[in-house]
This record gives sequence, C-alpha cells and structure tokens, in this order.
Amino acid sequence: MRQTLEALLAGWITHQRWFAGKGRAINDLAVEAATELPLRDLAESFHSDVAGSRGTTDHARQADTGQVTVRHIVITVSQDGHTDRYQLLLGFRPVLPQRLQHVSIGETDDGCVYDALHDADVTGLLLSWLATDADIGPLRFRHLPGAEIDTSPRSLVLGAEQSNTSLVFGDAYICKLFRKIVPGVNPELEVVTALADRGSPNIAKPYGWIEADVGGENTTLAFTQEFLRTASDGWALALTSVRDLYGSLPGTRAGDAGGDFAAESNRLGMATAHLHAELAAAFPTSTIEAPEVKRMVEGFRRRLDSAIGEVPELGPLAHVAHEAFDRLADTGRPITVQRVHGDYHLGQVMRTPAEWVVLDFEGEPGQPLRERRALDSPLRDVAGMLRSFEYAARHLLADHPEAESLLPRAEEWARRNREAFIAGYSAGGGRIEGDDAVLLRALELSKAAYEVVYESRNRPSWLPIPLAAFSARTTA
Ligand SMILES: Nc1ncnc2c1ncn2[C@@H]1O[C@H](COP(=O)(O)OP(=O)(O)O)[C@@H](O)[C@H]1O
Ligand SMILES: O=P(O)(O)O[C@H]1O[C@H](CO)[C@@H](O[C@H]2O[C@H](CO)[C@@H](O)[C@H](O)[C@H]2O)[C@H](O)[C@H]1O
Repeated sequence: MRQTLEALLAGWITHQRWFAGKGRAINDLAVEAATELPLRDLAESFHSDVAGSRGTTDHARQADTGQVTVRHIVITVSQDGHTDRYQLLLGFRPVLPQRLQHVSIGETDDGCVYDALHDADVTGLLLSWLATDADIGPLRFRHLPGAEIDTSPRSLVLGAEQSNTSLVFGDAYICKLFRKIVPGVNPELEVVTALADRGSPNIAKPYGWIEADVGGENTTLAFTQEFLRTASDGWALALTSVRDLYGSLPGTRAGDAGGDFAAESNRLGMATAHLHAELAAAFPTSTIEAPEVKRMVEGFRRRLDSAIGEVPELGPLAHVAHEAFDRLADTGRPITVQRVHGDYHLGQVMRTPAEWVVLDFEGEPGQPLRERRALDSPLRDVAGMLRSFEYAARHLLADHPEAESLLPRAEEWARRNREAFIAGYSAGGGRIEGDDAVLLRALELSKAAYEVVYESRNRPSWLPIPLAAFSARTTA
C-alpha cells in the first residue's frame, strides 16, 4: 500500500542505528527542506568513463539510473515536545534494482523510495562536487585549500556501529554525514582543521565538507577525511586482547597472555597527552574556580537524575555517584579547562603503523553544540577512555557461560590497561596530580550515567556494563 513520504519515514527511521530518538513515540515528522540533486552530472561522468575498467557495468547502470530522482532531505522529528532535525539522501525509482532492494524504504506516489547513500552511482557525485566547490541549491560543497580530490573511487557505506553514516570511497576517503543536524559549525570540522594546520600527527587529514544554512546558521552537514586504510580501531584491538586472555589457561595474568594490550594502552595515553597539548595550543584555555566547579557538579547531578528517570535500575546505585560528586564539590580546587575531544573511547582511536590517530571530535552526539564546544577538563577524555577499558573488558562476558569465573580476569585486564594508559598520559606530559583522582572519578561516573541512557536506548543488552560502574567494586 502507498503511504505518504512522512508516514514511510516515521516507520523506517526508528529502525536506523543513527536515530537518536529511539524508545520515544514520534508525534510528528515533517519534511523541512528538499533539494533535488542534478543527476545530469551522473550521466556525464558515465560518458567520460567508458574507457575505464568500470565501462561495461556503468552502461548497464546508466540505463538503470535513467529515471532516478535523488533528493537531499532535512526532516524534523517531534518527540516529547522536543524537535530534532535529521538529514537523509533519498532515491526515488519506478522499480528498485536488485542491488538496492536491501535499502528500500517503501512506496509513495513518487515511486520506490530508498536510502540513496547506498547507491554508489549517485554518491560518486558528492566527491565531484567537493572537488569543484559546487553549490547545489542551498547545499555548499567545499574542499580545503590545496586538497587534491580524486573523484574516481566508488563508495560503500561503512558497516560500523555509528551515530552517523559514513561513506568510504575506495581506500582514499571517508565522508561522514552527520545524521542529526544541529545548527552551527560541527566541532569535528573546526577541531580537525585547526589541528591539521598545526601539523598534528594524531588526526586523519581533512579534505572537505558540505554545509548549508539551517535554522539561520551555517551548519556542517558532512565531513570528508583521509581513510586510514592500514589502521585498526582501538576497540577491535582491545577486544582481541581480552579474547586472548579469556582463552588462556586458568590463572594466566593479563601481562603474561600473548595478546597483552598494555604497551598499546600506554602509547595511547601518550598520544592523548600530545593531542591535549595541541588542542591547548590551538584554542583558548582557562581555569574554573570553586563556584564554577560546584556548578559543574550540579550538572553531573542533573544528568544522573535524568538518567534515573529514564532507567530506574540506576536509582538504588546512584549514591555511589553522589558520594563522588560531593567529594569533588568539597575539594574547592580550581580546574584547568581547554577544548577536549568530548566523547573519547576506544572506537574513536585508530592505530596506524606509525601512530594512534584520533577520530570523531564532535563530542557526545546528544548534547547541544554549545556544550560540546565548551572548554572542559582534559581529564574528561581520560575518564572516557578509562570507561572504554571497562567496556572492552566486560562486553564479552554478556551471555558467556563462564561469565562469573571470568569476571576477575576482566577486572584485572581493565585495571592493567587503565594504569598503563594513565602512565602513558603522564609520560606524554598530561597532568594528573593531587586531587585529580577525585575529578577523574566524578567524570567517570558522570560518563557512566550518560552511557546508561545511551545503552538503554540503543543496545539494551549492554546496559549491565555501565551499571557496573556504580558498584562499590569499581576502583578510582
Ligand atoms: N579516517 C578514518 N579511516 C578509517 N576508518 C575510519 C575513519 N574515520 C572513521 N572510521 C571508522 O568509522 C567508525 C565510526 O567513525 P566515527 O567518526 O566514530 O563515526 P560516528 O560519529 O558516526 O560514531 C570508526 O570507529 C572507525 O572504525
Ligand atoms: O557514536 P559515537 O562513537 O560518537 O559515540 C556513541 O556511541 C558509542 C558506541 O558506539 C558509545 O560508546 C560506548 O560504547 C563503546 C563500545 O561500543 C565503549 O568503548 C565506550 O566506552 C562507551 O561509552 C558512546 O558513549 C556514544 O556517545
């Protein structure tokens, strides 16, 4: 049965990994802006490519794309009296070819609707438009001065667990489309370009971005960087190490197992300290005094209360966090603040043969842009990574038949890698001294409160991982 586009999207969006409003009813979904993309460029690019190796299949595809319309769409989604914007790239065809059936959204009077980010014939145009700084209706495609963009690679949608959607073009570029759009320049563009200007080795080279005016502000819609083709992400590497430990003989300590990760955790700590030094040099820094520290603690308490409102199991454990927050409020010590990563975890770092490289500087996707760009303690990132070691250690225990006997191993792995990371951070010039342990503990528990909400909305079976942070067993 044919439905309106809005009704189709309301059903489809709730199943998308990147939809941030899961678990809450949609009261209204409306199309705010729709820009038809000029596919004549597509036919031209096919003609110019007949001599290439893609020639034969592209002839077939050219016929296939003859009646395609592709629209860049911004929708507004209202839930609980709150409205968010998301961006989509939708294709419309009379009939969906086999290769696109897995991304079908449904049928409207305009034809079969599908997620055109999976249509490599169409997405190739994005690179051409970046290379030429094209303006397509309200969409502005821009590349960085001096960045040469090869427009030939075809794209695949990255299959990662993501808050956004990334297209990987050959092994050259990765273009991330920010799904939830918040008016303003995305911190990722701002930070990565500033660090690239300083020659930082800990970021992936930026190439370009897409922007448009949204809500009256210049807003980043997508960001293209170098694809780190020889790198492995920190989460996958850490899990390999944990798996190795779980598979080793009873009594084996993390440091004696073949896949010990501590040396890498140590290097990651050093890279993190270097990154913080670069951020402190590229952006302003400041100090917050006791009254502001108290306000920060109030913010932690509000986040905790709201997490309890959404996940009641947290209620009986919350005193652990309140005690840590009280201690922080009582220290009365000033805190140095600067630009930070803001959502730092093992999935945001990649090990290249030379370095740890840091990705995804956009902060916690659920927070307002103003907060994500605010100066903060660099220990917020340290706390994020410490939480991530806990996640890596515990995540394989879910549904594991020997979970109980493996728990001490998980705890030992987490402790060893947390300590190695902190040692590396200090060796790299990062400052953790005096009462910083109190701040670090409060930041970790505040992050865990965020994670409780994140998991309950996105991956309910992972909820026990952040909840465990509130047990008395977790050490500072
Ligand atoms: N420059 C890159 N090179 C290679 N892989 C990347 C790159 N950027 C991101 N990735 C991969 O994509 C995943 C998700 O990227 P991320 O920026 O964290 O997206 P999101 O904001 O949607 O969570 C990363 O964990 C990593 O595996
Ligand atoms: O999508 P982002 O990478 O910006 O971050 C969000 O998703 C993360 C999960 O993909 C989430 O991180 C949590 O899970 C990780 C394991 O998958 C773990 O390493 C992190 O420590 C944990 O916080 C992140 O919180 C969320 O903002």
